[in-house]
Amino acid sequence: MLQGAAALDATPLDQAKPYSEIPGPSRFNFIRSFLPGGRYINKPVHEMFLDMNKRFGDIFRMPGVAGRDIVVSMNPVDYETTFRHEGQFPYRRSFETMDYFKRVHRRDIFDGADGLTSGNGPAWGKLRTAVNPILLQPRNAKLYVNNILQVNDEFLERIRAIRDPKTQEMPADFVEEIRRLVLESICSVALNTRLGLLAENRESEEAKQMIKALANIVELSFQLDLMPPIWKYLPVPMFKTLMRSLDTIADFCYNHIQQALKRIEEDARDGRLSTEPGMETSILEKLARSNRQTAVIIALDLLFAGVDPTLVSLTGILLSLAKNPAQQARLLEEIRGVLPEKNSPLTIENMKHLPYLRACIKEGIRMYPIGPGTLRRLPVDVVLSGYRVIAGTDVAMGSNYQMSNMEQFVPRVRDFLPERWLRDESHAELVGDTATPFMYLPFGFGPRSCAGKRIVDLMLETAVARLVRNFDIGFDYPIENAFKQKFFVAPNIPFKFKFVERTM
Ligand code: HEM
Repeated sequence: MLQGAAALDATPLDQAKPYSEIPGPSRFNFIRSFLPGGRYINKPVHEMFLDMNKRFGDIFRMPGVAGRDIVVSMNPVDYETTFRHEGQFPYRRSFETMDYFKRVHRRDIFDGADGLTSGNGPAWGKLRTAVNPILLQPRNAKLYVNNILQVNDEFLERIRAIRDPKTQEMPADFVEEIRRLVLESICSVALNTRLGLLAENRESEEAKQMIKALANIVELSFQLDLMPPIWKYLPVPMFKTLMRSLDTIADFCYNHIQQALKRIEEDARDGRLSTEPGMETSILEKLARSNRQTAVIIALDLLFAGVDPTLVSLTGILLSLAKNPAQQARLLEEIRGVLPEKNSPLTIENMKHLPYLRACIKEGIRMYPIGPGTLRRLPVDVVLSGYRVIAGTDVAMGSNYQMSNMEQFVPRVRDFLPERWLRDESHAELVGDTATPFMYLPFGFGPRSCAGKRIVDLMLETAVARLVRNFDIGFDYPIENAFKQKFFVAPNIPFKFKFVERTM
């Protein structure tokens, strides 16, 4: 363990310093810093966090962000305290614009239900309990592994079709192909539907609108939610664009789900499908069996929450492998062990024997996290870094930035070294706080952690294994500004990967 991590803060509540003394900018100065000429105007959020960390210390207060303070901790001791006090229904602040969309704008679809990503309290607990066994049980992976593999085949074909024959490089907008891969994969799981985004329907108006809408949502929800909510009182064009983009996705999911459910019902009626519980052939069918509305809401959640993080993670992992040929060679050797031929089938069984692949994925996600960390609104007062943080305050944790940027937590922090995850004696000096509980939390923690974890694992393992088995992956450009960081991270350069065909 390095100096970063330590034991739980033992200061009793009545001896803690008062909440009002937590350092931070005044509300006025904080708002001013986002206005023209301000300190944080157009700055990525991680720079703002690191700057405030320098100015105010390990804990600081961002006053009244969208009506409520956010206390940011960059002290690992506080992470454990926060998660240990999160209560039965861990509360994560959602985007106010998303709440408005679900509760007011599209009440016709949501009918008062907030879903997983933005719901809280007992209603969230009930939904999460219902979907956990469906989404997270390893044995359910057999319901979607074939879909994911099929989509992957199309992705490899697409790469071969668009590759520059001279340079072997991808076009500048290759990240859009990765977006399509992820979107198609998630839709194949959540909607049990193939959309053809990588193949026959790639030019369809629907595909283009979906892609545009997803990009708008990521960009605009953050901007609107960090600023004072003027959209509640005035017609703000950005807000209208956001609602229209959310409409596009919601209608798309809703229509596809209606069609998929109709197909399932017809198949069951005509005897092509078993109506017995436990005999379902898709995630959607399992969800629909509990409740049709649940199926729609969960599918929307999976799309909203899943596409961008997976896109960023996969791009980061590929970039890391491209820039680190020795690690790529070691990974290839491991993959060859289970896939002797370029087109040997990948199965749930043989995927179990790829520890270095999993280490590469973990390391890539460490180096390119999707955001600072997660948030919790605590039901009780707690002591964080010696201050009494009152119940109802939103606490943000910055562990992802520490793990990706700060040498005091991870040795050779900006080097891609999957070996540190293998936990064998020979690489003990590389482990640092990667082995400390509550430090490496890219998927969050506890009952509120990522509901798509199994699906992501399968998507990433399949994509990386098959790409590395088929191609020598290269990238001949600088990568310092590969991603821009607003609240969530987004691709920022032309990802002209080189995919040179392996001869054997
Ligand atoms: C590498 C890709 C991904 C990363 C790094 C990631 C990370 C996260 C994180 C940090 C959270 C919040 C956890 C917390 O507050 O403790 C979360 C929540 C969630 N994620 Fe993911 N995620 C990824 C991909 C996906 C995918 C592909 C899906 C869907 C198929 C998905 C579905 C969800 C859902 C539904 C939630 C909300 C869970 C809840 O609040 O109950 N995620 N994810």
